[in-house]
Amino acid sequence: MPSNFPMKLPDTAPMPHAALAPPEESSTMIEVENLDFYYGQARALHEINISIPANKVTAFIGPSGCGKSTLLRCFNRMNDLVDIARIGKGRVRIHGIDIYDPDVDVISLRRQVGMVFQKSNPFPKSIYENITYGLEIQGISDRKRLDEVVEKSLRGAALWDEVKDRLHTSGLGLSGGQQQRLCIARAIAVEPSIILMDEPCSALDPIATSKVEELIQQLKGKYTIVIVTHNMQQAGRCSDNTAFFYLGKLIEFAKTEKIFTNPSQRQTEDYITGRFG
Ligand SMILES: Nc1ncnc2c1ncn2[C@@H]1O[C@H](COP(=O)(O)OP(=O)(O)OP(=O)(O)O)[C@@H](O)[C@H]1O
Repeated sequence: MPSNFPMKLPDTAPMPHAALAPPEESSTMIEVENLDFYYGQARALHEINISIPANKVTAFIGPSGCGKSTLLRCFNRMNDLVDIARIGKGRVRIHGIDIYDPDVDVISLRRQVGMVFQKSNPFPKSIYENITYGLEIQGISDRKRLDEVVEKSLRGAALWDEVKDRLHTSGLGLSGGQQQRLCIARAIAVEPSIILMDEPCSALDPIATSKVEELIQQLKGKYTIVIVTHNMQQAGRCSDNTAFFYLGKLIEFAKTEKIFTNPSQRQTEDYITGRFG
């Protein structure tokens, strides 16, 4: 077991046990095994088994309170920040490494597993500084290198053309959709392997939403993306695989097309056809 979470994850991972995975997927990035999760006495996740493939978009869907965000936050240990939160049993492995092992460096982990939230949260700093912040914390101060990362990250987040002439103005001066893309640029600046997105478009208008969705399409292949969404159309448009959760349980995980056209479980069908939720 490494004393630090590795800075760069390899591209593929073995599957040491049979977890619920969509067929024909060979490489696993995130593997959850028999995970129970509690807030105080209340069990929020029940025996979750899922293998999330590398370099694909995986959508988490399900009615409010079913545990989607809780599971997402287990992947970069954001739940550590909640006093009453705890794992009851089970494992979360990222590229085969148990990320709850006491030897894992949580800061390194969060650098590898970036997160974009429901409400965009740029720092009250310039566009440029929003991107360079994470690098400066790593001790990178070379101006030329920082300039390169800023341009590359903003291009990667499909924002460069809109902001290249105002890099030193406040990130808070951007529109809501631009701010969300700035947050995505900030996430990719530190070169994560995984990007977690918790309802990233719920505060955006349809045009800004479609830009972020296009961006998600462009980013996949390079990053493993897990997106929580309440928007069925968005899950259908953006994701390769979809996991449906209900009352803290993973009901079904399959190719998105199958979930939306021919789900195996009655509860999945009832949810996607709008019978509940
Ligand atoms: N910080 C917390 N303290 C106590 N209980 C919590 C906390 N966060 C979530 N829960 C509870 O855990 C359960 C799962 O919540 P979670 O936010 O993961 O669901 P969700 O599917 O993401 O919901 P939504 O779609 O409404 O965001 C819910 O019963 C919720 O009330």
